[in-house]
Amino acid sequence: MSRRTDGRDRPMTDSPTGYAIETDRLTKSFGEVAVLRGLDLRVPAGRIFALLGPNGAGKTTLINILSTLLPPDGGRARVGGFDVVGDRERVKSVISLTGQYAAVDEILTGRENLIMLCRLSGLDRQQATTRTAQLLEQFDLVDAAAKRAGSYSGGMRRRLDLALGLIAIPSVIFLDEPTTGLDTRSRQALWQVIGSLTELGATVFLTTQYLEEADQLADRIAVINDGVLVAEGSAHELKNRVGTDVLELRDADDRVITELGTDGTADGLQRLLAGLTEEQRRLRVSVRRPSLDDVFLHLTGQPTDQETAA
Ligand SMILES: Nc1ncnc2c1ncn2[C@@H]1O[C@H](COP(=O)(O)OP(=O)(O)OP(=O)(O)O)[C@@H](O)[C@H]1O
Repeated sequence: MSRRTDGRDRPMTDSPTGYAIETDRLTKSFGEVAVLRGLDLRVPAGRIFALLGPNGAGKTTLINILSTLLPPDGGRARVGGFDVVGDRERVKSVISLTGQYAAVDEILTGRENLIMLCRLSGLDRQQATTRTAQLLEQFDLVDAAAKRAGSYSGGMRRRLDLALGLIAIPSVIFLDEPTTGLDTRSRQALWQVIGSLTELGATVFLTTQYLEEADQLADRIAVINDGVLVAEGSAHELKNRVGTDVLELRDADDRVITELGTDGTADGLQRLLAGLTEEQRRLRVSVRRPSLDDVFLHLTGQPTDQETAA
């Protein structure tokens, strides 16, 4: 990989195979617990890729292996064309793992944080000023630039953290649950920023517990369960795999009381409606396409955290 450090060049994300990330029968256990059990994954370069899976499926373990923080037990993994074990230093030079490599200094302002890390990354004063201005603009931090980072809200802090991780424009950006704990508005602001990262040529690999996040952001989505890949595709492709539409019955307060699978044809609906109880027939009826929540349930046999909470 070659890259200028003045922040204007686009990184070369492609490995010889065209994938930014490739794993081949990857395994990892903690004691008796086999977390990854032969995981095969291909992540195309320059795209946003979301990894979904139930709690404990091994998502963080996979990110830790791909970002060289944890060695795998078996199999292979390549990031930016480099082997995570044999070429560890080169992998580290092409990735950004926000929240780990870039520490926000609370005493400094947002601008000072960025300038400092730019200088530590080898940019001269003029380059550091230019790159800082670009990042403040890109991450919607211009108004907050002169305020101490310690006074930032959760969303602003997350954006500053992300900006600090992108000073050198990495090839592959790992985001482990980037918007967990943020309110809806901050989450949407961060989605805009994440959505723009591929414009720089980077590949974004994110895990999320919000299926809406994957639906909105990701070009490709992989679902892992029990340490193996159970599905991979665009949101549209995954929804089609569920195979059925969903008939919803709602009460007067618009709460969903019952969901029933249907082929969506007039005949199918007629059969379904004929089988409703007296009580169900008083409810409001609508038909929708499957959501990613339905996909998740279909593939893993478990509802999402959000659905469980609801
Ligand atoms: N260092 C460790 N030592 C022992 N067990 C571990 C370690 N790290 C993770 N595990 C176990 O490995 C399994 C997978 O954990 P991991 O954090 O990768 O899952 P996850 O998919 O990221 O889950 P979540 O969505 O809850 O964050 C869990 O059962 C976890 O308890």
